[in-house]
Amino acid sequence: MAKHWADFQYEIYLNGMTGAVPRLPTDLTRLEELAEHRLGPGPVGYVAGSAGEGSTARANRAALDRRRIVPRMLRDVQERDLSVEVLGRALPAPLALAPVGTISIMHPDAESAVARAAAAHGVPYVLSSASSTPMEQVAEEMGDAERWFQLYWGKDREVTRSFLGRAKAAGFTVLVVTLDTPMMAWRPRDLDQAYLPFLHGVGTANYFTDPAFRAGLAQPVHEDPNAAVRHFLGLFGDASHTWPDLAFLREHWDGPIVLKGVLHPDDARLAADAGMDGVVVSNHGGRQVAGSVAAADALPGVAAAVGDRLTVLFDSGVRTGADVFKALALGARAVLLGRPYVYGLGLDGQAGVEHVIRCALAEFDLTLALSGHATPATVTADDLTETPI
Ligand SMILES: Cc1cc2nc3c(=O)[nH]c(=O)nc-3n(C[C@H](O)[C@H](O)[C@H](O)COP(=O)(O)O)c2cc1C
Ligand SMILES: O=C(O)C(=O)c1ccccc1
Repeated sequence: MAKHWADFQYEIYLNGMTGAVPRLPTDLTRLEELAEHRLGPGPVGYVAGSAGEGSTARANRAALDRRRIVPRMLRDVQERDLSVEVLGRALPAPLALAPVGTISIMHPDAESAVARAAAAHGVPYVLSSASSTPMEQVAEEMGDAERWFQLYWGKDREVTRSFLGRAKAAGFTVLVVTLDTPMMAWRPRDLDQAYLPFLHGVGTANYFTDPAFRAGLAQPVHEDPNAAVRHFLGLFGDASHTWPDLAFLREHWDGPIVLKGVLHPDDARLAADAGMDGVVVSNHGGRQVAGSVAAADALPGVAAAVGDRLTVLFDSGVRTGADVFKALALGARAVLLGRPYVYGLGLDGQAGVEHVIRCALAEFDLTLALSGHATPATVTADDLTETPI
């Protein structure tokens, strides 16, 4: 019998025979509370926090919760294959780890631990531009495992060009360009604590190691780190970009490009017209536009508009295997998992991230099987019903 992700369930019960229970909860929605309890208020506040009064983050969860799976019976789900092709890459399951910046605030092993955990399970890791570890080091941790690079498309073209060249050379295959964060939104939880990791130089590793970035500094980084941070803050985001500017990225990246943060079907069409390969339907985990549409509510419209032209990915609110299933049913090809793995990292380093990946995929495998599917390919809108709230 083929190995299934669901086998993690038996592994846990078997380990229990010797008295061992999992070090972290297997209900991944419980990680946030545990992290709040065990880790400092600044870092957890930064990760858990969102824009405004938090209604967008809550709406993300509600939009998934409102959709309910309608399981089908007697459809031979004994042997299952969760693998999917995404942007020409063969993935073991429709899951990747979302780009999350500044994660050394959660654990000193930071991106290295996440990279090793992702590589151990063949799950792609989307490395943030605002990584606390240089991209080359992350690449080294991953060997030939699948890795994608997330670009914060800032003001300095030379830095952007340099990042793309470095990412390519380091074996990152897909470029994920985040459009929804040319500036940080109003985030009361961080504002109330006056907590912003970059001001302490966290999340600047790709920049501080970059020749084009350094060329813009009057003094070397180590001689005047504050000036380097100020320079970083000055060029990090650029709110003046428009659709035609994507030609620059298309010209300097010869692999797939995915635009992250697309919620309107017309923006998805513009992405296709601009020669992009995919979109991530995302509201940045509710961290940007307070009051914005829930990502899962935007997903079907985007999938209907461009599903035949672009690869549609999804994030914002995914916490369980059932959520992964629902996102596929709403039109996503694969999902990005965000906060849960960051809490896993904070609570137990690499092992914590592996725990989160294995729980999410075991639960997805079981949800798929128990709903009557042996592969993600057969999941459609017909598998869901919507209950009013
Ligand atoms: C602490 C934190 C940092 C993030 N940093 C980035 C980033 O550097 N680049 C990016 O594109 N998205 C970033 N995101 C957004 C995630 O990629 C993803 O869209 C979001 O976490 C999805 O929401 P969820 O975690 O609630 O499911 C960040 C999210 C969090 C929570
Ligand atoms: O905090 C975020 O949501 C985010 O996207 C970000 C941006 C820059 C650096 C680190 C994280």
